This record gives sequence, structure tokens and C-alpha cells, in this order.
Amino acid sequence: MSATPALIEADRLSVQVPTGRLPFSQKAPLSILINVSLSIRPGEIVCMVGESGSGKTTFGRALLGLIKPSAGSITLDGAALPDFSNRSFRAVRRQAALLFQDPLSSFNPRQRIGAMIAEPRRIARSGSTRMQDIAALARQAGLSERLLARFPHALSGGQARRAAVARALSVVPRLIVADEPTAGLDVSIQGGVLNLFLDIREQHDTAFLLITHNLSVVRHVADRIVILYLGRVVESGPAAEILASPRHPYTRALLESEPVPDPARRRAEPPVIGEVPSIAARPPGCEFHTRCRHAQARCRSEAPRLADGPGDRQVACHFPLPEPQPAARGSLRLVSN
Ligand SMILES: Nc1ncnc2c1ncn2[C@@H]1O[C@H](COP(=O)(O)OP(=O)(O)OP(=O)(O)O)[C@@H](O)[C@H]1O
Repeated sequence: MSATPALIEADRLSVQVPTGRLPFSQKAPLSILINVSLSIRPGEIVCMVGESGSGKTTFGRALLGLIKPSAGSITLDGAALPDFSNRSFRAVRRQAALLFQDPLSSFNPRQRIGAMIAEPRRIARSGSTRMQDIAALARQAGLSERLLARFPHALSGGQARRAAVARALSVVPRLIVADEPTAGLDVSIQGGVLNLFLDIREQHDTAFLLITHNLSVVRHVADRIVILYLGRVVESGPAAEILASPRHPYTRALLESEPVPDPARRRAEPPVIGEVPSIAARPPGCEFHTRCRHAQARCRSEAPRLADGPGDRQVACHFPLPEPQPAARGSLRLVSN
């Protein structure tokens, strides 16, 4: 394990939302995140991976105080936030930038792109807001200078995403939380954004939490991976190790469901990914058992705990997969409910 202290650390963070509108119809609150722990060191790129609805966005927002956690704690530079008040999170937000999944939703429709990119510098009174410097910042994010005079509605999805990246870099933060940073971008531009992240990390030791279900993003940049399923961590550890030998059947199935570009290596049948159960009706025992071919009686009744090891890895499975055999690829299938 690295001795570098964590920049930010979440310990058993949980998020619940109330259900029912009237006092008489109130039910138990719905758990969206359950005991998620994660630490990010300076300069580290952590990828949080999971299918849609697994709680990735909720975690990113809770870490920055945009959603109030219901339990757990957050530590910044070794000091625990005293509570989850706005005031406590101010320290986190001063050091972090969030790239939203839908960048346009975070833009002021009446503000020109150039002014929007310059705004963090103006507020922090740090860095030049001269047009030529803002244009250089935009170019760094792959955004043409001619777009700086436009309003947000006149940008394409890809241009909006690059504008959001340029704004995040306006005052280079110590942490960037990027929610699906390559969604909707052409493959060539996706690579550009990821390479830009790597450059920023190189130059400024900026840490990243990348929220994604795109495994090619993970392969390209991740130092560490955290896999979420129904709001719980099911596996985490160094990216190279997890990609080479996943231990949780869910992680393995996610990797198996990646498109195979080589037609000669086409599988006999595609992995069958069943529906994710609703968080309002969590299966008993291991919540993944309804989709797991390896499930045994114990999995249906007893929830596995997230166990440490080997090394810096963690897995929540009663019967974790062994080191892969050379012929193992394609042998595991997810089954629908
Ligand atoms: N305010 C809310 N009230 C009720 N349910 C919510 C609320 N916010 C999120 N959820 C539910 O919590 C679950 C996790 O949502 P979240 O957006 O964090 O997942 P995600 O992994 O980021 O998904 P995606 O990849 O689709 O963005 C989903 O089932 C979602 O419907």
C-alpha cells in the first residue's frame, strides 16, 4: 500500500432518500449508497464503475456535498469534516471541480462560453482572465477559440463537454470528479479528453474520480478501480490487477461484456446481462446472486462482507473467482432473473 496520505477519503458513506410524500404513506427510506469507502491520493486516478443506477453519480455528488450523506464520514487532507453542513463542504469544493454528466445543465444559458471559462479565475482572483489566456485554456481542452463568443445553446454536446473541461481547469483543482466524461463524444475526442486528464495529473498532481461504465476509459487511465453494485462496493483494487484477474463474478461479467473488436475472437454467444434488481426490492443475501451463475445456497441467504486481500484488493463474494485460467475467457455468463 502506498504511504502517500489520502487527499480525500470517504468512510462508510451512505445516502438514503425518503419515500412517500404524506406522513401516513411514509415508508422506510430508500438506500442508494451503502457504506461506500474510498480514498483518493494526490495524482491518483480512481475509476468508479457500475451499471446504470448503481449509485456512481450519487457517490460523486455526496463526496462534494451536493447530496447530503445519511451516514459515514469524509476526511480531507487527514482532517475529518465535522459534519455534512454546507460550511464543512466549502473546504472540499474549494479544492475540487465536478464535471457533470450533462455539462449543459451546469451552464448559465445567458453567459458566453469565454466568460464562463474565466469565471472560476475571477472568483478565486487567481490566474489571468485575458481573452488570449482563456483562449489558450480552451485550446488545451480541445475547444476552438471561435466558440468562446457563443452562448451554451449554440454548442454541440462534444463542444459543451470540452467547455466544461476548460472551466474545470480554469483554476486547476486538486481533485476533479468527472461523471461520464467521455459520454457522447467521438472516439477520437474521447482519447483527447482522457489524455488531457493524464497531462493535468502529470503537471499538477491533480487527482481524479472518474465515474463511468465505459471500460475502455478505465483501461486507458485508471490507477485504481471501485466496482459498485446496487450502491455497494463489490470489488476494489489496483486497476491492472482487477482488469487482469477480476475476483467478483460481477466484475468479470462487466469485463466479459466489453465489445470485442477482433471478429476472429467473436464469442459463441454474447454475455447475457439480466436486469439490475430495483434498489427498492433488494434481493436477500448477496444482492448479485440473482444474476450470478456461481451462486450457491449460502449466497441466497447470507450477505458477503467486503473482505481485504490479497494485497490492496477487496472483494465482497462468498466464492471469489480464482486466478483466471488461460481458457477461462467466455466461460462466465450473467443470467437474467
Ligand atoms: N432523489 C432520488 N430519489 C429516489 N431515487 C433516487 C434519487 N436519486 C437517485 N436515485 C436512484 O438511486 C439509484 C442510483 O442513481 P445514480 O444516478 O447515482 O446511479 P448511476 O450509477 O450514476 O447511474 P447512471 O450511470 O445511469 O448515471 C438509481 O436507482 C436512481 O434511480
